[in-house]
Amino acid sequence: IILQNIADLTKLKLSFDFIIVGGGTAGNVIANRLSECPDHSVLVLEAGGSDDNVLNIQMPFFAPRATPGTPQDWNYTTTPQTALNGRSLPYPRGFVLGGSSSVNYMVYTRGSKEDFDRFSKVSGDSGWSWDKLVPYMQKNERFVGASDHHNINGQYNPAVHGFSGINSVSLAGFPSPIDSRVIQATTQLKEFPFNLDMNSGSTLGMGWGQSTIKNGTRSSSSTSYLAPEFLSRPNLHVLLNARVTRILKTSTGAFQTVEFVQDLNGAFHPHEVVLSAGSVGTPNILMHSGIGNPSKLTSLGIKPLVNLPSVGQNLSDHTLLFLSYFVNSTDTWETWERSPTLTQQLLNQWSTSRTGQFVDLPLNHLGFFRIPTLVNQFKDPASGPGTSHYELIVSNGLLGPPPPTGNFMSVSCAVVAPTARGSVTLSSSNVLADPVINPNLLGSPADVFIMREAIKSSMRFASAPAFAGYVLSPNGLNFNSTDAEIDAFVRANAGTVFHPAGTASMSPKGATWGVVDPDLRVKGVSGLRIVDLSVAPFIPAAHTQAATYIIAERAADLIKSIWGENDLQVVLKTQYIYTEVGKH
Ligand SMILES: Cc1cc2nc3c(=O)[nH]c(=O)nc-3n(C[C@H](O)[C@H](O)[C@H](O)COP(=O)(O)OP(=O)(O)OC[C@H]3O[C@@H](n4cnc5c(N)ncnc54)[C@H](O)[C@@H]3O)c2cc1C
Repeated sequence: IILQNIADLTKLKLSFDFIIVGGGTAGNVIANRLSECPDHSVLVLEAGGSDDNVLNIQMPFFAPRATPGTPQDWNYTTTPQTALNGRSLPYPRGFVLGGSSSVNYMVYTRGSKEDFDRFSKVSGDSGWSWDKLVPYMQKNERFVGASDHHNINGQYNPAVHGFSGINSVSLAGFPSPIDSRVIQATTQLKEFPFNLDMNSGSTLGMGWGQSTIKNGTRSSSSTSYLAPEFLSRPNLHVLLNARVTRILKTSTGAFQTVEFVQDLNGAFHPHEVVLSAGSVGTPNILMHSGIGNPSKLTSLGIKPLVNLPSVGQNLSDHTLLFLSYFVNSTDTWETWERSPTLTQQLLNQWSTSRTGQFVDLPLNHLGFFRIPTLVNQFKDPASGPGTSHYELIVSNGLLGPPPPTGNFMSVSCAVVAPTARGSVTLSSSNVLADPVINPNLLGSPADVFIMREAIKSSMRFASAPAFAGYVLSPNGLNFNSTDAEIDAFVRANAGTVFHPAGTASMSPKGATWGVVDPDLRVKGVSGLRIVDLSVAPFIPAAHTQAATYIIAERAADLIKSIWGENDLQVVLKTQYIYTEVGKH
């Protein structure tokens, strides 16, 4: 049941066992799974509004228009990035039901087996290993056919997928004119082997992209985990436009009171609060609640209540560089992007039949690769020898607004094994002020090295015989650019893939670092758990939504194992307290 206003909720006179802060990627998984048990009453407080009828959210090809600077974006900006000529970058996060899963680019890559095995090793909990998580991957995933119903044999490995999960995943549903060249290139250059399915745990190689799309429409945590059949549960309520400001300590010492602002201020007291506000929102709420580095909190006038200096630290993100090539063809996106008539035709086609270019995100292939020489200079930052340092993303056009002339292919580059760490901190005690976000992109020599080598690799890929006569020259660089020229180009043009992780990292029970125990309870605190990508101790070498869903699916089971049906029957349900303290 979705409610827009606190007044609608108070009328219902309900009490809640669980309050989930943030109806985003992870939060909606928890909401769905906990409300499977009719005895668990669940409330989701989401700061943003509804995702209904937002074209740029629903239609895959326009995903890059869903943010930044839209009503569905938190509209954050980073601090000036030292390694990027001091540029501050937009730092989109979904401000809408579904969170970032409603505004992301839908690429669905789980990460490598080694990525999750590293979670397990670092946290001391084998439950976070790949093998133990496979059932949760399958609970998340409902692999469906491509929207154009083409034969997908040879484009993925059915053995590694889930077909009865909740969140739809598919292969591209519109053929790109460069598809065959890309696949041919994987047979021509040993450096870029074909990978049948990078969701198998072995990510290395180039292959067909998989994305959270069904019938040419986005599948988000909102459209899937909060689909009508789940939202109709009488024990599941979602309050939109409810921005949580702090988690307050109750008289028992537990952090179980959720303070939020809407039109009015209010507070709830459930059995357990689950913070799922994401890698920016979660540390922000924790610090305002007095949980963090005591001296830093004191200096801002916030009373420190729990000493956890790791809150907001360890921010990891993937740096991205759009790298395009002029091509000898007019069959690229630029042709219709420059023509309002053609764009409208494609839009109509999508609206009426869910076919055509707009059923897909702007890429059909991607690949993950290692730099063999990296270990001569740096400690290997990857989670293991089978895990990548960088990613190449192939698109039939230039990503971003097209220049007045030229047609393009992109082989963009991302550093997926970053060593630099940034932070999310506070600028003031004002609970509504934006936090200070410093992803520290390319903030280490190893990361700069990886990006430089990724660019050279992109150029080698674009020089495969399969592209002879098609690819003309790089846009902004040339095939013989020096290292210094490449580095300067990166500093001037690189950005992020929008994958912040790790700001409330899990660590072994009893560790002096980290923010949550392996069961995701906040250290030294009762009543409060964190379930979102902020708990990842290392960022996976992959796009991060799949890892978020996987973490959340396991977390739901961890919570259920504590609050089983019988437990709740003996625990007296607390009433939520709603205090009218005046207009906000
Ligand atoms: C533009 C963009 C493109 C991306 N592309 C991809 C991609 O192609 N593939 C991929 O795998 N990943 C992609 N990602 C990353 C991926 O979407 C995220 O890693 C993942 O969704 C994070 O999930 P989460 O649950 O941690 O946070 P979120 O999904 O962001 O959820 C947090 C939720 O909490 C809410 N919230 C925050 N603060 C409060 C508060 N104070 N009170 C109440 N609610 C609050 C937010 O509004 C939001 O709904 C992209 C992200 C962005 C922004």
